[in-house]
Amino acid sequence: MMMMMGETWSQLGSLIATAMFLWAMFDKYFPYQLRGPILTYSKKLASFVYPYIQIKFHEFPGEYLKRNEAYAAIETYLSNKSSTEAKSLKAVVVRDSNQPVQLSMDENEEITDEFEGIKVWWAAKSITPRTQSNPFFRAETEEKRYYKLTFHKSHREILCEKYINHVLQEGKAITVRNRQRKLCINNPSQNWGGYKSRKWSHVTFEHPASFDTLAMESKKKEEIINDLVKFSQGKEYYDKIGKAWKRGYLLYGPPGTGKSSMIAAMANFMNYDIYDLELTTVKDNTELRRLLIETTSKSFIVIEDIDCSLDLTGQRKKKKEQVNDEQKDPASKMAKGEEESNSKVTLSGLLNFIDGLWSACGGERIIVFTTNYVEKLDPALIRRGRMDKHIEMSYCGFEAFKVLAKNYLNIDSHPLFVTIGHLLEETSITPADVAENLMPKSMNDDAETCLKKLIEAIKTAKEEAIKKAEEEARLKAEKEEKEKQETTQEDVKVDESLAKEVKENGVEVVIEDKTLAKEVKENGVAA
Ligand SMILES: Nc1ncnc2c1ncn2[C@@H]1O[C@H](COP(=O)(O)OP(=O)(O)OP(=O)(O)O)[C@@H](O)[C@H]1O
Ligand SMILES: [Mg+2]
Repeated sequence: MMMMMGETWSQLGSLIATAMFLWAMFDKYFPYQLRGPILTYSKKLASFVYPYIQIKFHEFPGEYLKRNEAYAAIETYLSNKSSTEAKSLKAVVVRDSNQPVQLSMDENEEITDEFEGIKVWWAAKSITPRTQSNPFFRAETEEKRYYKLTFHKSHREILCEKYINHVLQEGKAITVRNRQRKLCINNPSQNWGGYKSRKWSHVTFEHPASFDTLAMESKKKEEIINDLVKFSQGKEYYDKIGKAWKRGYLLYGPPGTGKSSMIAAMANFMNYDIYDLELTTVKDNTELRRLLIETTSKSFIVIEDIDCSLDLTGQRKKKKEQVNDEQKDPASKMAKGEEESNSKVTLSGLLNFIDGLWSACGGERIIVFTTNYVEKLDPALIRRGRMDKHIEMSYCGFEAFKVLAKNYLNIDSHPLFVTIGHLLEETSITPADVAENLMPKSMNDDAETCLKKLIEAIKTAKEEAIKKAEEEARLKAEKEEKEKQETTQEDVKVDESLAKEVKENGVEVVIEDKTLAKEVKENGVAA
């Protein structure tokens, strides 16, 4: 028995040795020109006995230096199946992804997939580099990897038409879902020139805001969500009407009403990147154009406090001159104001960007302007078509308060809600202030303590508002009184000079109309 086995092994060994010898001879001496026809005929012969079709997707097809997008999409698509089916896996590091590594099947592993009830096979393959120099072969120095898809020839049509497309789209969608989003900030142009310099620097965007955590009336929220969804699905519609796939939002309202939080919530909802454009560091319209041309699709381009960054006459203004210092952080605003004086970005430059260049540089971009003073903006800047949607972020109402109570205290109702509801109707307090008061300050602070604290804060805000209104009324009255006194003093002066004139000329004219008297005094006669 042992002898027989030994014999079989030795026969097998010599068979393999012979095959290897023949292959080596073929590889070395068989003319390169004759190989093509021989391979073609042998393939035809094989297809009679082997009814399967194979498609290869190379990582670097032909002479391309760029990685094949299809290969990358297939790798991502197969990643889930690979991690459950394949025995030998490799970890691939993916840039800008939520997943630190992506698992994919190792070379010569095979996994199955199913599409509309049809079974297909995927295999990971590679061509190892040829080290020996041979005049019949092209020199290949690097390993060439590819995926091989195999299926029965009877399903050729459906798989070629639908399945491959499905794999590529799904692979790309997974990449988008897993990708880390970016918050990009523009670099000053003096840093653009050097090696590897970039116009934008980015960090991973990880803001936790969402529409669930945003304190706002639910109807308004729903309207914005619907608008965003409609926009994201609107490629065909925008193509049809001949408009660039873009949308403009204007967010306005007092400080602390959630404008920046809204942008973060929208970006999270849409899975878009954010380009936070700081206009104060942009020297002129040319620089603005160059920056915007580098933004990518699926992104928000945000210009905060647009009224302060851009003077509507075309000159830049300093923020410190514009805003009420009580409401703003003076230090940061001052710093901004100083930088602004060098910039020559104009309103028309910005409008050109919105209407022309931006439209031309591809789709799926949303531009957002924010301002605390909507009334200061030039109508040209915010007209429909440029800023398609105007969203007012207002003081905290009862509905918005309930969202904050749920977020911060995890409660849906409480007996104190009634008092808070009444107080909020009478007082203007920002969601930021409400949120600040709802946040427990120590371990012992329960929901009731926080709600009581909030009630006190609203009452204080109410008293302050009354005091402020009284103070304003007092100042107004004082101003009016002062103006009145000034007019009376002027009248007295007119009367005195008139009396002098009468005395000198001996004519007495009584002019009761003060304006007329003044005119007589100035011109000698009334017109
Ligand atoms: N509508 C809101 N919903 C939830 N949280 C809010 C809301 N408004 C404000 N906040 C809270 O207040 C903080 C400040 O809000 P945010 O920065 O969004 O206000 P803003 O309107 O952008 O203010 P500014 O005009 O000063 O830039 C946020 O971090 C958030 O915690
Ligand atoms: Mg803000």
